[in-house]
Amino acid sequence: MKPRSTGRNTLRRLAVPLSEVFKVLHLKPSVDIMPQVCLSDVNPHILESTCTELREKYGQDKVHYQVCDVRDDAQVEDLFSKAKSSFSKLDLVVNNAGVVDEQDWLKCIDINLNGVIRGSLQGIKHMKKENGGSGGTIVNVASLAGVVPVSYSPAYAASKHGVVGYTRSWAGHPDMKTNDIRFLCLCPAFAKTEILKTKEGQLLGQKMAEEFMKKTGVMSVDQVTQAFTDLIETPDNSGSVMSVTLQGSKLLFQV
Ligand SMILES: NC(=O)C1=CN([C@@H]2O[C@H](COP(=O)(O)OP(=O)(O)OC[C@H]3O[C@@H](n4cnc5c(N)ncnc54)[C@H](O)[C@@H]3O)[C@@H](O)[C@H]2O)C=CC1
Ligand SMILES: CC/C=C\C[C@H](O)/C=C/C=C\C=C\C=C\C(=O)[C@@H](O)C/C=C\CCC(=O)O
Repeated sequence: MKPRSTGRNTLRRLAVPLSEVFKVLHLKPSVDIMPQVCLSDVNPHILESTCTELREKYGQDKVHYQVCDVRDDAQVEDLFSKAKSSFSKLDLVVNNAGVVDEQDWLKCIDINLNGVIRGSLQGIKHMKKENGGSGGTIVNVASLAGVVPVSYSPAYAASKHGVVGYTRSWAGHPDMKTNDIRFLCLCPAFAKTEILKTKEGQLLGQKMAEEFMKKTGVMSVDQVTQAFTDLIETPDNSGSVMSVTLQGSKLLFQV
């Protein structure tokens, strides 16, 4: 069953290159029928500890994991084909990996934008009816930096603007409608995670960032995962781009 057509309690299997978004699985009574998930991250320690925690809670068989660097085509392909063969179909893909790095801006673009493109193309391939899929949902995690300028982090902002444009563009493609593939995009403001602990050189002005953050405030991860859940549980919303700030969530675009 696809989340789109049936609303609540419909998550069954996920293929997720992500870190914090796994918390959505704890979040809502409406997803308390635990889907089978495949978690992925380039960092094996983060991945293993997350999976151990989830396996203890939900059962060994529910949680798969595989280390994957989203910069590497072959690793991303392998991740998706293993997930597809373990689960027989994919219902939801979340492209969530991201870094801030103005010094190594090529890396920043390769992870944040190209990584999302690699994951989206694999998602489309495995969800397409002609390949034995039956549609599904692809959520790309951008940032508010994908819709507003960020002077202390231009490469990061460019990568996230790219994610917003990429997601909206696929959402309007007729093949996605025919194949029941839904594209969504989440644009959170600052949330309390590791990405905020930047080192020298990662930003073009640590002070500027800190002052800005003081003004906007920093959200809890739970607020973001709540918005994520609302986004995927809204039916027929392909092309939706949702912002999440301390003031609440807002639909910025609908295709
Ligand atoms: N925390 C925040 O303030 C905001 C975060 N975001 C976005 O949310 C997403 C998740 O980030 P957070 O959980 O906040 O930060 P995080 O730093 O905790 O998580 C990012 C994860 O991406 C993984 N990663 C890095 N390079 C990778 C690669 N090459 N291949 C696979 N995985 C890789 C890291 O190991 C890490 O676990 C990112 O795309 C970020 O840009 C968006 C808006 C605000
Ligand atoms: C060092 C941090 C790196 C990455 C974290 C994150 O991805 C970067 C965010 C960059 C900009 C955040 C801007 C936040 C702005 C606000 O919270 C408010 O000024 C709201 C502004 C517009 C909201 C649009 C809306 O929802 O109405």
